[in-house]
Amino acid sequence: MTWLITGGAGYIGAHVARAMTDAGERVLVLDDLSAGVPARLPAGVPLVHGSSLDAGLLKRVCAEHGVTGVVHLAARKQVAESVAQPTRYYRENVGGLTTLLEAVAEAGIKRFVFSSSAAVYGNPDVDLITEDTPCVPVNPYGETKLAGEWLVRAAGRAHGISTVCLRYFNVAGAAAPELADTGVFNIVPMVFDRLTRDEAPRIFGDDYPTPDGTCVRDYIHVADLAEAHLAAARRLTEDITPGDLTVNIGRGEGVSVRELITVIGEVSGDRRPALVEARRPGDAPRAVASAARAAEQLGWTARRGVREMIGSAWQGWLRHHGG
Ligand SMILES: O=c1ccn([C@@H]2O[C@H](COP(=O)(O)OP(=O)(O)O[C@H]3O[C@H](CO)[C@@H](O)[C@H](O)[C@H]3O)[C@@H](O)[C@H]2O)c(=O)[nH]1
Repeated sequence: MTWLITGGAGYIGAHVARAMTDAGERVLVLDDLSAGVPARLPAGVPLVHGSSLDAGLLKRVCAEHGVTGVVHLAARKQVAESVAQPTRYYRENVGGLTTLLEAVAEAGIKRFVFSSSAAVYGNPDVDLITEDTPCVPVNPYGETKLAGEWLVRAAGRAHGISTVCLRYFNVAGAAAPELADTGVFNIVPMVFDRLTRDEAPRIFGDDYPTPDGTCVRDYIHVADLAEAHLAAARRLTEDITPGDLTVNIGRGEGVSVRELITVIGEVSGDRRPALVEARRPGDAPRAVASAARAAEQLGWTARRGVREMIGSAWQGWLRHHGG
């Protein structure tokens, strides 16, 4: 097998590239470097600088490198930006996937892993979200991920491609400091950023119907998430029967904003009390995965806990932002 990882120089993609390389898989990376960093790639992994919207490039890459499977992560991923720029999100996320699937079908590639998101579910009022929980995305980002899943399954059926869609919950942590997330768009780096500026962490609402009133999420270590991609790739390699599989990638354990901020205080040594602010529009009170299907179908279960996530993320933060 030769696996093409699109978006493989990004935060999650580079972890996937490392996990697959460490496991002995042959990989190459396509990345437009809009957010990716070449230095994140393991030694010896070829990097093609380009976009999944470039049909000619995709065709050449698949042929020249003898690609036999694709792990597609390249996408835009910021919810607020998707609300402000919906056409860009549809063009890049759905358009890029369309172009890529056409190249995959033309090259006769039979294995495809798609990076989806818990954002496809919207705000369901359930204790544990299973893969059968209705998908009602509440922003254009989530819509493009749901439309992407439909497209992946339909193209799989039409062209005999075996597909896996991985619905990531809240990703955090780093396998090594140099692989850490450098963006400040999610709670962990947002709280680190506040502490670095000598400001108190902020809690967006403590009047939710949850045990401590703050929102509950399912945080997953990026190294565990990377191993889930490897498990998906291995399953597709072993089972050549065309079919589709959609799985949640989470720990199945809820952690509240307040609990998370407490762990950040312990890890960083900065335990100043958080400020409670107004709710952030669009936030669901609770989003926790049922992790059962991933265990059954991929033989994969997360191994790393919240403390390890926060500890590794903090080491990465100090490396990139000083401290
Ligand atoms: O300074 C902060 C930052 C965040 N929050 C809260 O922390 C929780 C988590 O927020 P965030 O890290 O922004 O993640 P989500 O809003 O849950 O969304 C993430 O997780 C989704 C999947 O579950 C993905 O679709 C999104 O792309 C990804 O940003 C939310 O309740 C926020 O209100 C705070 O209270 N204070």
